[in-house]
Amino acid sequence: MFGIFLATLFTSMSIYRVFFHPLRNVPGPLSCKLSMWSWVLTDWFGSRQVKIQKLHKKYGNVVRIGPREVSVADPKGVATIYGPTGPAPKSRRGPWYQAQSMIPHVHSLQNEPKIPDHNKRRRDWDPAFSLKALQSYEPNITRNAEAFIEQVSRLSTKNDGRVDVKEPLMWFGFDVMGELGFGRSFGTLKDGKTSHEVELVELGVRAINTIGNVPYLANIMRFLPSPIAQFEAWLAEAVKWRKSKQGDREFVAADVFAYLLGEEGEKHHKGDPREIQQDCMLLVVAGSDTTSNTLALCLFELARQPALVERLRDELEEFILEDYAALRDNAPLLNACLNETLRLWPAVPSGLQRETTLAHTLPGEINVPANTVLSTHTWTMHRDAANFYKPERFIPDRWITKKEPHNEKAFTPFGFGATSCIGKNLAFMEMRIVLAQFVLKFNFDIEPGDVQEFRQSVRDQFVVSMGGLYMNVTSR
Ligand code: HEM
Repeated sequence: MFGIFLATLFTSMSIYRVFFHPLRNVPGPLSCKLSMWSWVLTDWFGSRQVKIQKLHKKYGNVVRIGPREVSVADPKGVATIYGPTGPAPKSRRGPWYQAQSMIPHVHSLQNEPKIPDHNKRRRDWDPAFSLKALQSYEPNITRNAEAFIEQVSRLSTKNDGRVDVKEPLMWFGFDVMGELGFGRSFGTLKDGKTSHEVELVELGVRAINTIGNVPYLANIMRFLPSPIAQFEAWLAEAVKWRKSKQGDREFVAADVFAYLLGEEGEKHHKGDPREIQQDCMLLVVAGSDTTSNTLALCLFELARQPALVERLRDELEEFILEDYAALRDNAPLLNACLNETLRLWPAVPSGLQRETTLAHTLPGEINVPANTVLSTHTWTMHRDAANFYKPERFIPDRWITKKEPHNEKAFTPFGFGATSCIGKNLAFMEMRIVLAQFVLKFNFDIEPGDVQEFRQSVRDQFVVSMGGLYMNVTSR
């Protein structure tokens, strides 16, 4: 009897979704119109970015990717969906974000469902990323960059020049975020090995990302032993430790948590203290892998373009490396290489969901009703010949000469609008310092077999993730 009930329920739901749903005229594959389950495997294996790109190639710039979800690859959609004139101030974060919290109704800044609530919270974060705060972080970043260079030298000597550069980059990303975020170094650069916490973060992020497709499962997962639960336990301990260290400023005058806890500045959002734990997770995940993986991808591209590396050295040899302002303002090729990496390999490749609260018109005059989940697809826009000349090729000069077709509105590696990346300038500071040091200190290239293997290992786990980046690295 129950079987018949279920079969009738699923059949009528399927018929409704395909033939009667308000999104029935938005093109897309049948599997996506029926359910979000097809994304679960895709996300576990990390191939969302290429799958959505293929769907846009087949169905056009507006594609139905779920029963009530639409992906947009037209750059005009960016301002419409996330900007102040679009539905953003009124709409909510999409359902994917709900699955990201282990404690129901307790959110990080990134998961805060209502945009006005988010904006209020973000005011507590802003001073931690001001110009003044960034200047105070500079010595930490330089010290960790030097420790990273030492680790690469050590690994090169130990392994006859063959180094998995991704690993020490990951150590760098985590140690910097620990120190600047909550005054606790993970100590991975010192130990020269990947810590258990780092492995937990990787596994936890993969699991949480996958469950974002079916958020109701997150409610069950919360009661099961899972990597996410282990990671949460570690975070709880880290926050307890940080609170007990109030005023004990070992690494920086004021870490990000000093602002969130109200030790520094004025507090605008007096929320649930458990939110701090969610913010701790956000800091670690948002601030570490994004930066270190972008650096790895940049080195991957440079290792195959020796003439470009020579030009970069010519540019950088003019500078004293300690002069960060010069790297920021007077090193066009260095900055172009980073922009080009973020274009070809965006660290957050796929869409950032918004859920409309009102009916809305998308580019191409496509109307969608309230409760539609919308996003723009960064990976597709960044690799579309309509937006960038020879989009599959790594051409940093496109950011300097701007000779060829180039639609800057399509370039959104840090998101857009009120919820865009707060750590953009910090990320650039880290990336400029590390990249400049690496290029000046080492000769490096990559074997054809390693190119293939690395390329295939790149996955979309909400944040980009990848296997080892093996290169031949020797001191210059
Ligand atoms: C190459 C490096 C980076 C890239 C490409 C990047 C990209 C992004 C993107 C696309 C978002 C929007 C996510 C969303 O709306 O769901 C975001 C948000 C965020 N990022 Fe970054 N990020 C980078 C580095 C950093 C760093 C170093 C930090 C330092 C703490 C950071 C902290 C954050 C935070 C806290 C948010 C949430 C902002 C909010 O919801 O208001 N990111 N980032």
